[in-house]
Amino acid sequence: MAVILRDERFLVIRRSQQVTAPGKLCFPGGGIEPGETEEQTLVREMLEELAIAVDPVRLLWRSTTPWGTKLAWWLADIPDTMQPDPDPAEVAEFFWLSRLELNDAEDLLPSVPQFMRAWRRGRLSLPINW
Ligand SMILES: Nc1nc2c([nH]c(=O)n2[C@H]2C[C@H](O)[C@@H](COP(=O)(O)OP(=O)(O)OP(=O)(O)O)O2)c(=O)[nH]1
Repeated sequence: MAVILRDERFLVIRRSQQVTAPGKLCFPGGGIEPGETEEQTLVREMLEELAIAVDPVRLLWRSTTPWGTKLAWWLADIPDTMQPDPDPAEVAEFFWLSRLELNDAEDLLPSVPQFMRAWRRGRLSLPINW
């Protein structure tokens, strides 16, 4: 998953109706393909989903979903002027949400509140304060 911050807001997507967990809000990201590093996956998925060129910065955290999918949470940078252009097959819309907006959002994949909780408890650090 890519954790992308701009002006203390998180880049969050609404999943399209054509993918698993349709309509849910989550961080952009996707599955690793054979032979890829996690950084390469991050760069490819952000180009595919949002047409943005990201620069992976560092691994923030790892978690596992109740259905056994392993998630790697990467901090990533994008150029200041770059605007996401979603592929509607994968991403219905995107938002820049503040920490509080993200906390209060409905329709989140359960991994997102877990990530926020880990941040609040100091299990991972971000370039902004809780
Ligand atoms: N993108 C994304 N996926 C998440 C998050 N939290 C979470 O549990 N997931 C799960 C849902 C899926 O099981 C898996 C990634 O799904 P995906 O649908 O985005 O990836 P993908 O394009 O490679 O599709 P798939 O074939 O792996 O389902 O991770 C999150 O914040 N963002």
